[in-house]
Amino acid sequence: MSIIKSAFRVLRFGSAKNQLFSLESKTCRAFSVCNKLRQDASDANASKINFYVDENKEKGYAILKLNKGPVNSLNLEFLTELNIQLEKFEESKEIKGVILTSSIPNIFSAGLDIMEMYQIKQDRGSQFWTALQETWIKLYGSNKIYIAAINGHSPAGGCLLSISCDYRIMSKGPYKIGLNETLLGIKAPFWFRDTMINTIGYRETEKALQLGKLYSSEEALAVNLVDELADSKDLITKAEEQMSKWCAIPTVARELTKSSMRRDTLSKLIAQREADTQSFIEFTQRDSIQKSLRMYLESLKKPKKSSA
Ligand SMILES: CCCCC/C=C/C(=O)SCCNC(=O)CCNC(=O)[C@H](O)C(C)(C)COP(=O)(O)OP(=O)(O)OC[C@H]1O[C@@H](n2cnc3c(N)ncnc32)[C@H](O)[C@@H]1OP(=O)(O)O
Repeated sequence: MSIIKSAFRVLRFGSAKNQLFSLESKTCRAFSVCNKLRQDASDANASKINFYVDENKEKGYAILKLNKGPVNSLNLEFLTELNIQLEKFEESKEIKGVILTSSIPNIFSAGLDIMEMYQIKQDRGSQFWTALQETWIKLYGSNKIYIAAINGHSPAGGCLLSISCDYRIMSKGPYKIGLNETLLGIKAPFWFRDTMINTIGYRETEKALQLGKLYSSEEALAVNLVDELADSKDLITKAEEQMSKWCAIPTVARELTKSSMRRDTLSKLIAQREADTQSFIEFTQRDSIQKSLRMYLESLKKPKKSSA
């Protein structure tokens, strides 16, 4: 129990630290025409800066930088804020595409916040899972062009965000990406699996999911989990180059093609969202799953080996 309390404390402290980091880094950004949009002040969490949006209406795309320290873990509040922003993009007439990245060095996203699954309660768990489904439906089902600029580690839910985009560029470096759920003692949901199959194929997914494989950036490129590698300093430039190429394609034809490719996968979840939520709650409430999550949390908090 004390581990959990201290995790909450550290996560809160991490957010504050990261907020400072973001305020500093804001001045360094070279994006020429940009509007900084903050989330609605009505939300209790709105005072935290959990992501930034740089919009370049002239060029027709935005850069969304995840900024929830320490590791961009996805909890209910963060997902809710993201969903509001994704909806804004979807409704925008000026924005054709979005580059999804992170302002936290070496971390794209650590995936779902494990604290949302540990000692899970029915109400919060349902809201959390519904918000996650919504994020995936909005991202994977978007008419807009999404390019993931993966600047660091991207396990599990972080990988899901990446593979829900249309194109992925990953920083060269000692970073890992993949659906590693089995290593936490849990099974990747069918829609995580299907998105992975659509990206890297059935056989590679079958191996990767059973093994909980976390790919290095080079391995990820070799199996098409990412489309391109870039030096960290060039990551956003490369993503912008790619975005310009995608933006030049006739919009309606591209949108229709995208939706025809993704419709069946999306429909499977949309047809059974409530059942999927209930199954998530029942599964995570099992004693064996709670035990696995506790052990995984403890392993995360062990002193890190220098070679890890
Ligand atoms: C039916 C159910 C299906 C559910 C599907 C599940 C999907 C998921 O996404 S589950 C989450 C899977 N995520 C992971 O396995 C990643 C775990 N994290 C890491 O491997 C590392 O943290 C890292 C590589 C992402 C970053 O490493 P590093 O820079 O060394 O940072 P730390 O490990 O020291 O982490 C800092 C701090 O953050 C805590 N933390 C890390 N990940 C999570 C997380 N996903 N949720 C909650 N908290 C997380 C970590 O414990 C550290 O806390 P303190 O030790 O208290 O500082």
